[in-house]
Amino acid sequence: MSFSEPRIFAIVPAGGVGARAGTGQPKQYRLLCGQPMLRLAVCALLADARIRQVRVAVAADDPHAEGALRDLPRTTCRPCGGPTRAHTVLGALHDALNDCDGALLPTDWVLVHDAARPGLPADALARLIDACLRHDLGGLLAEPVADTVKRATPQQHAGEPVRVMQSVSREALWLAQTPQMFRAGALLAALEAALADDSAAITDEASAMERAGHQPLLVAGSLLNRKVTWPEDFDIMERLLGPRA
Ligand SMILES: Nc1ccn([C@@H]2O[C@H](COP(=O)(O)OP(=O)(O)OP(=O)(O)O)[C@@H](O)[C@H]2O)c(=O)n1
Ligand SMILES: C[C@](O)(CO)[C@H](O)COP(=O)(O)O
Repeated sequence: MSFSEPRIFAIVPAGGVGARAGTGQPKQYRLLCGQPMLRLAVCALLADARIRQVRVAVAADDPHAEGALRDLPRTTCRPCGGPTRAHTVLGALHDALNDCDGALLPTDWVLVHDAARPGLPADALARLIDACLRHDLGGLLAEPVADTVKRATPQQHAGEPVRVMQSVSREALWLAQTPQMFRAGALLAALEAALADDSAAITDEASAMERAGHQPLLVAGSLLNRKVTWPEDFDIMERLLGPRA
């Protein structure tokens, strides 16, 4: 049995366009408190010294990444962007596992973290890493649902009002955040199988692991770790980051 230190890496998928955010450029490059959102998300990961390297996966023709990440330690940028978030993560895993530096081994841990979550607090990140290492199971940050949950009726026509079809019990429901932490080899196999099956349903790493029969750990996240998705999220996030950035 080996008692060597666990090796922990991070992948930041940053190959999206930010269509819902309504910005002219990919949202990960919008400035928040004077810094690109992507840089803030990477810095949040670098705050934990246990993360050996952060690998940022961007679109092949991305002209902004190098400037946004300039001078950050332990950070590399790779042209691995794919058509969906899951394809980008899979591309980044292949890239890291095939890296001639031998950067990533199948047994290494990988944390996958959205470029669109710049507010990840250090204590939440440490909680996730500690829990996954302690149980030797992968897991994710998440928040229990606090509001009443409604399922909407299907819309027959554009412009039709959206109505409630039914209320859904919130008991045992959690909202998934990132980072999500798994062993690189297991995550690669799970993503490959899941994407071959139904790529639309794979909106996070845990979904792929669940399909492969695993039960990822749910670790308490933070409301500060919200995802910047809609136009109004930039102002909200700037206010949340204000005292820290
Ligand atoms: N093909 C894609 C799509 C998304 N992402 C990344 O996945 C994260 C979460 O995705 P999301 O918030 O949906 O970002 P976008 O896809 O850019 O936004 P939208 O869906 O509104 O276009 C972001 O860091 C985004 O850059 C990615 O790497 N590759
Ligand atoms: C991974 C994620 O942030 C967990 O909540 C989320 O699923 C990303 O979803 P999106 O469709 O890429 O916005």
